[in-house]
Amino acid sequence: MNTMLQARQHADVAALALEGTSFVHRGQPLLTDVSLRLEGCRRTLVMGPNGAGKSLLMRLAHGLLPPSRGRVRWEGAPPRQAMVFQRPVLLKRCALDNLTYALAVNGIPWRRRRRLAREALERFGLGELARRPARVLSGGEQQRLALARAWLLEPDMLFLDEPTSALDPAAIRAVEAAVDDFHRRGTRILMSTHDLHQARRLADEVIFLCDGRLLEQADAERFFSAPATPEAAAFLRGELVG
Ligand SMILES: Nc1ncnc2c1ncn2[C@@H]1O[C@H](COP(=O)(O)OP(=O)(O)OP(=O)(O)O)[C@@H](O)[C@H]1O
Repeated sequence: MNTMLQARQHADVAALALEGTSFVHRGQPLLTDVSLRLEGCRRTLVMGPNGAGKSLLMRLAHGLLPPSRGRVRWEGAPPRQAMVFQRPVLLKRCALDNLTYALAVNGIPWRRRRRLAREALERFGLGELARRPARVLSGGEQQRLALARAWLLEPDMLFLDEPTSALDPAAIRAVEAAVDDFHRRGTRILMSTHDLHQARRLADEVIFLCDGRLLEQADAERFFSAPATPEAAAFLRGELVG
């Protein structure tokens, strides 16, 4: 599907750099001096124990929160981005209208909106549910609708914040298949998860956070076979960390 955009070279998508990025809330450091770089169209999985700062990192990287110190910088033109949350934010409208609205906001002529939205619903297995109010859809259906909306926006970079944590195994598989589809289309992925098996299935690269600090950014194979820090090793063994 080539919807709204001219052909783009995802390979040319600007790298994203976090440079000495910190986030402090009421005097409490929640993220401390995080520096990392995301490039190419890799799937980077953000891991770490509860409260490590995974969601904060995603929000800072996506520009939803300003850092207290340091900076978040695109090395070139900021690309088209989308974010999918654990609990999707959907309009009080039917599934189809949630998609046509997103297309309208992005300047797609009304004649094309309905067709594109229908195609996306079919693609994500929601064709039958087009007229159902989005907010009564099940958790898995809502997540697929959020992914369908992101799909229509053809992002160069997709942020997914624990998108499967409330889903059953079939719904998890559907989300992972969608992530694969985005990846095949050339979208860079930054996704947080608690699920080690999922991270092993999806990751090209892992970012490991603990207590608001970046402890590792490593190729997935290396991270899983030989974690460089005792915290990551303990986390992979399923021990309490942080
Ligand atoms: N906008 C905010 N303002 C103040 N504190 C925040 C904000 N967002 C997160 N926090 C706090 O920052 C810490 C890290 O939260 P975050 O949600 O990033 O962790 P996480 O690694 O995603 O955790 P989990 O695995 O439990 O989802 C927590 O103590 C949380 O209460």
